[in-house]
Amino acid sequence: MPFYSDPSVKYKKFVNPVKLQNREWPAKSLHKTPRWLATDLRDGNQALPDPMSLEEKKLMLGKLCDIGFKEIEVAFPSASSIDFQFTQYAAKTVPDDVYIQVLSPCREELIYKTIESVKGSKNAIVHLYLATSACFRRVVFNNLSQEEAKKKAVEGTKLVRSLTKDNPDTQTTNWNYEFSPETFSDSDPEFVIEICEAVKEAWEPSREKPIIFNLPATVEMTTPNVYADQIEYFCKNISNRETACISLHPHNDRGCAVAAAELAQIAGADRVEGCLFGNGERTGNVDLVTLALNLYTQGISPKLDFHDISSIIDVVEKCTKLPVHPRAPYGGQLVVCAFSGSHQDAIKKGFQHYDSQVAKQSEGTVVPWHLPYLPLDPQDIGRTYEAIIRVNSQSGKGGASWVILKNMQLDLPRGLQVAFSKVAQAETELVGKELRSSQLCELFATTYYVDIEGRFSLVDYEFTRRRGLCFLDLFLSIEGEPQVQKLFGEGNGPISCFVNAINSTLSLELDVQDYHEHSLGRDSSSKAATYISVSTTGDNPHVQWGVGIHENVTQASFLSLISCLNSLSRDYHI
Ligand SMILES: CC(=O)SCCNC(=O)CCNC(=O)[C@H](O)C(C)(C)COP(=O)(O)OP(=O)(O)OC[C@H]1O[C@@H](n2cnc3c(N)ncnc32)[C@H](O)[C@@H]1OP(=O)(O)O
Ligand SMILES: CC(C)C(=O)C(=O)O
Ligand SMILES: [Mg+2]
Repeated sequence: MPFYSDPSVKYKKFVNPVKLQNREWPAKSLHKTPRWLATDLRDGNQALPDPMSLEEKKLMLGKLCDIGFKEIEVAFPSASSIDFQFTQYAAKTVPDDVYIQVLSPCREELIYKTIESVKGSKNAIVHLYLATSACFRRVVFNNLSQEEAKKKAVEGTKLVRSLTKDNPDTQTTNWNYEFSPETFSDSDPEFVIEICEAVKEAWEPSREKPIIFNLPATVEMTTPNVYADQIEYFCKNISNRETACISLHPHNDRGCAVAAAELAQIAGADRVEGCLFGNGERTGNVDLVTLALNLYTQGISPKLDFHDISSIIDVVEKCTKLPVHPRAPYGGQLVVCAFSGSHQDAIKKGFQHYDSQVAKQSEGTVVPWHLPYLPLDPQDIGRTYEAIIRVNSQSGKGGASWVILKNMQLDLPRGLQVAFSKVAQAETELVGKELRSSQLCELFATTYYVDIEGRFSLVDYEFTRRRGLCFLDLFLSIEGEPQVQKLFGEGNGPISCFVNAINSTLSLELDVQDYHEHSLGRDSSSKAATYISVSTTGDNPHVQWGVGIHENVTQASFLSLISCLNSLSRDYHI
């Protein structure tokens, strides 16, 4: 079968069925938290190759309650004995403020079974669906007319009513009702209003207990603006709007479910049905994690708790047996990781800037978050800063030095950052993959630390200062020499004494290029970290950095210089 050069022969453009006068939604924005319904245990579950076991369903239900969902579609009770049993379990165990929702087609025997399963619950929502689109009525229901569809929906609703809110034997349950004109997004908008009016009349909702009209994009047909139009049209044309809760149920066939849900809320919807991380039929239901955290990052509380997103991912992956994509918005393992140099540089500077702003504020004041490349503070969802920056062949100096800072508390001077990034680059190219933090730290230590094996090691020293001049007796163990060598140097400070001692004894011409130090802690017993670069002279001078750490800053400097000597000896045979 060819991939058509002219697809218009096979695929017809979806024409917006709504003629909306004075369209209002484009001028509005999202400003409130919707009612959420999690359908992981129904729509999500029915789309899995291996539906959840009873134990998995229990685990998922517990997690959904912990997150804070107050409406949870727990099953399609007439589908299987697991669904039926689980609904009975959920009916008895969910917290008092949680509504459990159950789905049934408009088929009498299945409605009986569905309502049977939910008996004894404190709050229940019985949910019936019937497809309204011309395509489904023609193809699936064998030319079911609009009138016949309406009759079916009304009969189903009346049956639910008689078994629930009108049934004197079941009054311990707070009964609610939801009707979904399935395939809403592909349906004639006038007919949807007509069938919903008939269902509403049959149910007789009140302002206090509205009926839920769930308007699904069962299949996402076109761009999200059209769904928003369809929702605005419905909201404006359904009678007694205050007695109806308008619910969305977007699927993600075109990859726009989140956008569709957001625009449709702006267009007037009150409630959203979806699944964690977008599980669900085909490309999935709308992803509730993304919707909720999109609100959160606009400063609106989603009233759902994602502070420990990893534990949520664990449960989702265990129950669905599907991995959460590493690039899933917010939750994916890689979404708070930067590998590329420019991103790392910007993130590192972003944190430095943010920390300096925080330091200026009085305690308890929150500094607004606006960091390059990070729309959300990873800590808000339980991610650590340490893992944000990872180093591979695409990385730059900022990335490698961030890892060293976060893992070794060493704040490398710029020159050493540049030098180390070349070392890291060579290593990542050699191994052909990312360097883990521990590997990078080891690479840093073996390249710049004194406590690696080398030709020189510091045995002792005596440093004195007399009348503005400094003198150093330096005791080194030098590979190949039978005993400890005593060197002597003069200078205007310990470092120059050391270098002069080395230069005169070994006939070298080393120059100190750069020196930095900082303490590695806040108290007086903290260690000092020193960073020194020395250069060789001659036609092909080479600059070598060394790092030393010691309680005594002079000794830390000497250790840095020993490290430089060992590296130069190893690489340049000085
Ligand atoms: C968009 C959605 O997600 S809808 C929810 C879908 N979820 C599920 O289907 C999961 C659970 N389903 C099941 O376990 C089974 O399909 C059952 C138990 C509901 C029904 O099983 P069966 O009786 O074997 O019916 P089957 O699944 O083959 O076919 C569907 C039948 O229901 C009819 N039907 C489909 N939707 C509806 C509806 N909303 N209301 C009334 N009848 C419907 C079809 O027209 C078809 O009838 P037909 O056999 O006369 O042509
Ligand atoms: C049952 C309905 C609401 C559904 O899942 C859909 O249309 O996608
Ligand atoms: Mg669905």
